[in-house]
Amino acid sequence: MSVLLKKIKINIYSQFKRNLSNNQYKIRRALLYVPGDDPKKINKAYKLDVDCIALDCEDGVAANRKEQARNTIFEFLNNGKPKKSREFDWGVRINSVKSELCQNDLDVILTAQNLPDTISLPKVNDTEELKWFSSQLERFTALKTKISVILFIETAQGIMNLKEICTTAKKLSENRNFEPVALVFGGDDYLADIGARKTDQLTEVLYARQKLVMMAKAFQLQAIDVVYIQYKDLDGLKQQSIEGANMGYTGKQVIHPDQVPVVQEAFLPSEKQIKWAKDLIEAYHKYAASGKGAFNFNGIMVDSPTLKQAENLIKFVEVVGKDTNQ
Ligand SMILES: CC(C)(COP(=O)(O)OP(=O)(O)OC[C@H]1O[C@@H](n2cnc3c(N)ncnc32)[C@H](O)[C@@H]1OP(=O)(O)O)[C@@H](O)C(=O)NCCC(=O)NCCSC(=O)C[C@](C)(O)C(=O)O
Ligand SMILES: [Mg+2]
Repeated sequence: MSVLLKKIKINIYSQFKRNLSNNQYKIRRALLYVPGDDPKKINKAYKLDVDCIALDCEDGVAANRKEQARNTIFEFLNNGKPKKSREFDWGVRINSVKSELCQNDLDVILTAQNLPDTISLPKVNDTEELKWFSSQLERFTALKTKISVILFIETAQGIMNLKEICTTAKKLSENRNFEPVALVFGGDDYLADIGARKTDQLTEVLYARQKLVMMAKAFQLQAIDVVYIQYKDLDGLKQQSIEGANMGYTGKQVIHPDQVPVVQEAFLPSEKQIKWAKDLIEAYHKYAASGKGAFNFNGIMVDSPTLKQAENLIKFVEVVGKDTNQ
């Protein structure tokens, strides 16, 4: 961790401690998919410094390998969460409700000796699917603690029904054994669903990409951005990651080990941004004490929305520092 980051951690920690402890924020900058039928890749993923792993039963696994995938994941779950130098999210992506594989996946995954931290539920279209999923979870009465759930929105129906999906997820979680923690934008499936043609700028999915991040924030969920499938092009990945971070996304899906450090770095604010935020917060409180709500800060007008942006940035740095020792 840099000297500046350490200093900020000491100065700002107490200020935000209350907010952070309320929702047990877990950092999810890179969400790495690992095909569930491939033990070699799972072992490799266990050795990586990655925020979030999703052992995959869904699209990373061929249709004739589904059973192999869930049985392999079952064995890895039974062996326990691997020890790493820092906390990470140990998750499983099951198949969608509509696929009719979902129940079989849950029957296997949720009867393992150790449960994953998180279940990723792909292709959520409407609240009925969510209710069905929730009732399936209820069958596992051994679930003593709430399991975290990541909801994938990757169809036109899902984007259209997003507000109702988030409302229902929050409502159901009040007295059920799961907790929605994030929304994922499944850009590739969404493109296919609406019959769009993919461009480098992703203008064809801009509305959905923005709607998802807006809705995530409205419901205090993390927002996880599209996957970058040109996995050998790390410059392009960096550019798209920064774009997602600028839009308000808190993380990005990845498919290859080489993508992990690029994405995790891109979702960290730069030292320049951290200094800007720290100076702005100090200046804001100085001006506020003298009765000024808006003031000139290095040539720009600053008032309370800008303060909130600076506070968001510092809060994020604080959480990253706590979870990753960076
Ligand atoms: C792209 C592929 C085929 C290139 O596979 P490769 O074997 O040619 O790669 P490599 O460069 O040779 O691999 C180097 C090393 O990394 C390992 N490795 C490689 N990948 C992984 C991985 N993911 N996790 C852990 N380890 C991995 C690999 O085993 C090898 O290990 P080694 O050096 O020890 O021999 C391969 O990386 C892969 O299978 N990735 C995962 C693909 C996947 O899960 N796709 C589905 C998720 S995206 C999605 O669902 C869409 C979305 C969101 O739903 C929507 O937008 O709609
Ligand atoms: Mg998908």
